[in-house]
Amino acid sequence: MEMNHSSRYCYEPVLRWDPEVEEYFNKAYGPDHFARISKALTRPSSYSCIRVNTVKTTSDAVIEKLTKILNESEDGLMKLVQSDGSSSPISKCQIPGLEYVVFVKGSGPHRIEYGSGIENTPKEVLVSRKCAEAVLRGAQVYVPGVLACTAHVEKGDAVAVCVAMEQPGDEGDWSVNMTRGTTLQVDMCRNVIVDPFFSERSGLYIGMGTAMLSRAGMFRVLHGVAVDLNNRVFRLPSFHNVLEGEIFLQNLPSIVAAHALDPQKGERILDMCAAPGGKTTAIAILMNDEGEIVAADRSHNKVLDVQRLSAEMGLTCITTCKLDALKSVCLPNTPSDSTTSVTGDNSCSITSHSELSSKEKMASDASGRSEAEKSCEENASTKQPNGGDNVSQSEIRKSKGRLKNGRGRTQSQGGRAGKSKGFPPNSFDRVLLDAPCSALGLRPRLFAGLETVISLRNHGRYQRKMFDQAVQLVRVGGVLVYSTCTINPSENEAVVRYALDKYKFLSLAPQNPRIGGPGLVGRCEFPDGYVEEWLKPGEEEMVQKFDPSAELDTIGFFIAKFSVGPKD
Ligand SMILES: C[S@@+](CC[C@H](N)C(=O)[O-])C[C@H]1O[C@@H](n2cnc3c(N)ncnc32)[C@H](O)[C@@H]1O
Repeated sequence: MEMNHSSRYCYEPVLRWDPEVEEYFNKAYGPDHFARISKALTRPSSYSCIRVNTVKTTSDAVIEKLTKILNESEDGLMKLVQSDGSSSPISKCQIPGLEYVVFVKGSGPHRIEYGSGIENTPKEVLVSRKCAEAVLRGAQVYVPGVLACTAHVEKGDAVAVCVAMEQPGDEGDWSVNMTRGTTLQVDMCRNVIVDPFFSERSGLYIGMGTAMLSRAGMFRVLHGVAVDLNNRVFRLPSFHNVLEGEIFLQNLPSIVAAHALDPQKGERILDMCAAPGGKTTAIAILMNDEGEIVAADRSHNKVLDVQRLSAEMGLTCITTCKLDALKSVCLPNTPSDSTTSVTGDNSCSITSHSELSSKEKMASDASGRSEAEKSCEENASTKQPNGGDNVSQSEIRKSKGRLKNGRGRTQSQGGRAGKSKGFPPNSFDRVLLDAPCSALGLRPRLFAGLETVISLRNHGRYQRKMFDQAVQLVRVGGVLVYSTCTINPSENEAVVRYALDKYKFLSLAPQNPRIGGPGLVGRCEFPDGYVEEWLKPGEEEMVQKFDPSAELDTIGFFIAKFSVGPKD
């Protein structure tokens, strides 16, 4: 195939969707609007959003430090992000209440001349789609992301970087049709690149860089930078390892979700799907680190991430536990209803709610948690040296084993996640359910072909089950916030409809700030007869739907806030 530079070496990706999903989204948003959303998803936001840890510092101090870092950076970061070279790219968020959020403007898409600044035809590196998405957010091209490259690449050579996008197979599957280490063949006489997917991979050129390793090195070593991408389609500084503990890179809607919960000092809050802890730490800061946030997640290692982030940010009101959100409620009087903790000397204390006297039970019901449970959790969170909390007996057995056998993997990582058996009904003032979702709002995204209408519905089913648990854990008069990072109505408006129809004691509550757009009103009938109900007129302005193609230029995100009325 003839090498057509202008169509291959530009950045104009077209997001591929499953045809039925595309039809569904076209119905939901209208074809033009969905086309705009789809295009916006292929690009990063034009700015990095930084949440300042106000427990440790101020946004003014952070702006000063970041300006210095950008100005003094050897990579010329300030020049990299300044599109017009004049005004400072760093500014404080102007939305009332969000002054502790700092924006760093980036620029792009830039047209990168193929082979600009070099004499010969550049050599080429093909990276995986995941690698490219990270690079578009400001990361370097790391070794594991490189799939193929032309022959004879030497360290220091100029290379063009393109994306090896998934292609459809014969059986409805998708693959890159390439094994790592493939040599891209170029017929120099005819100026032809031997890529069977030449045209399918066009429009996916993400920049020019300098090879940091030879071709052999790129496929031999396990980590490190493969290409220093110094001429990029999108220029956004990476704040990896910058001002650790003082700032946290977080999407604006995620920060808004923490505000929607409206946490108050001294309250007891559950973050049901907390890892890596972005919203947990945002909530803790809004509470000025006073009160108790239980940060739960199903994944042990991810719980450790929350512990690490909390420690790095110097936040002490966060306790963590490993807990399946589908089993978050432990009913009083059931034998399994016990909370086990490991004390500082690794002996264990077990409190079973079924062992509580009826007086204690009443007190527990009234306050939401028993003194025994409190002290049990305190033991875990304060005495355990590595910060674990609600710990199961199997964990204790493992821990004893580890003591005998030396340090295990998790210990050497500096922590251990306590396993919780759940919490009694009505035991939290507020609950955040930031549900696992299809993540179809995250950007930049270069491929969306794997989700089907059935898988989209299944996400919604999973979220409804989690919601059923969450709603039981909030006390009467409390607040439940439900959020996702997807544009899929089955996981957003349809879950809200389910919640309001099933739990008559729930009502949508106003959110502050409200900077997202309205939700979708109506219903959708699918060709297979399935009917999905969305919001009713009047409800759309109560939720916040962040549209990636809107002026705010955020990820796609959805937030619904519920007030919990009397439950009987
Ligand atoms: C959207 S992410 C949460 C992001 C987090 N709230 C933050 O702001 O940093 C969803 C999380 O849900 C967790 N998860 C998935 N299924 C779960 C389950 N059944 N119970 C608890 N957590 C679950 C995943 O491990 C993942 O960390």
